[in-house]
Amino acid sequence: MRASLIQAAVDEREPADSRRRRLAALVREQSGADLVVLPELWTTGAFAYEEFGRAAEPLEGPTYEVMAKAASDAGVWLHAGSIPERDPEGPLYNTSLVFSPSGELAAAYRKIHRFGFDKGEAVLMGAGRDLVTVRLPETTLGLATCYDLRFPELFRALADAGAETLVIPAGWPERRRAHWTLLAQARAVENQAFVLACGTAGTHAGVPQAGHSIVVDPWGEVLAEAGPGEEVLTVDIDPVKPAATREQFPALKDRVLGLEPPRHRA
Ligand SMILES: NC(=O)CCC(=O)C(=O)O
Repeated sequence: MRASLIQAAVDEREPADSRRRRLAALVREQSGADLVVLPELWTTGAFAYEEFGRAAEPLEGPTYEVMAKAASDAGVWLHAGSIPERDPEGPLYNTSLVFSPSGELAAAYRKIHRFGFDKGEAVLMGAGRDLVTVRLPETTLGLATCYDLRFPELFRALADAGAETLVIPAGWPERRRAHWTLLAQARAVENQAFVLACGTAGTHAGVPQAGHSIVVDPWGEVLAEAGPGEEVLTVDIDPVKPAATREQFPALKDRVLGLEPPRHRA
C-alpha cells in the first residue's frame, strides 16, 4: 500500500484559494498512491488563531469541493487534512475530511483535544466527542489531529475499535519537534500500528513549523521522515504488519484493566 504525505508550506502571504489549487494539483500528481494525506488547518495555519473565524467554512465548503474532486481525479483515498469548520448550529471545529477514490466523503473527524490551554484553539473551537475509523480495502485508519498525539488513551481506543494505521495531520511547531518524533514512535509501538503523521512547513502567525512528517511502522521503526521544507513523503507500507506484529508479540493481550485506586493509610 503506497501512502503519500504532502507536507505543505503554509505561509500567510499565499491566499487560501491559491493554496487550495496548488495542493489539489499536488494531490492529482499522487495518482497511483493508495492514500494521500494533507496536514492540519492548512488553509490558515494551525497557529493563525485570528484567521479561524474569517476562514471558517461549512463542512461542504470550498475545501471540500476542491479536495473531493482532487481525490476522484487522482483515484486515491484522500485524508484532506483539517479545516476550520463552521457548524451552523454550534461553535467552530477543527475538522478533518477523508474522501474515497470516487470523491465521496468517507469520514469527518472533529479534533478532540484542542491546543492552547486558556487561549487560541482551546477557546475558539469546540471539542469533538467521537472516535472515527475509516475502513480502506487494505487497512483501517484511525483518525487523530496534532495535539491529540499527546493523549495515548485516544489511540488505544482507536486500536480497540480496529485501527491499524493511525493518521495524524498536524501543524506542529519546530520548538517541540523532539516531542513530535518521540510521540509518533510511542503511539506506533504501544498500539502496534502504523503512524502516518503529516505536518506543515514554513512559518505562520510567527510560529516556525517543524516539518519532519514521519511514517513509523508497528515495531517503532521510522520508515520515512521528511526534512523541514515543503515535500511529498512517499512510502510503501505492508498492511499485514500490524496484525503480524500483534500476533508475534501479543503485548496488547496482556493489558490489565479496571485496577483498584490507591488506598491511603490514615
Ligand atoms: N496544533 C496543535 O495541536 C499544536 C500542538 C502542539 O504544539 C503541541 O502539542 O506541542
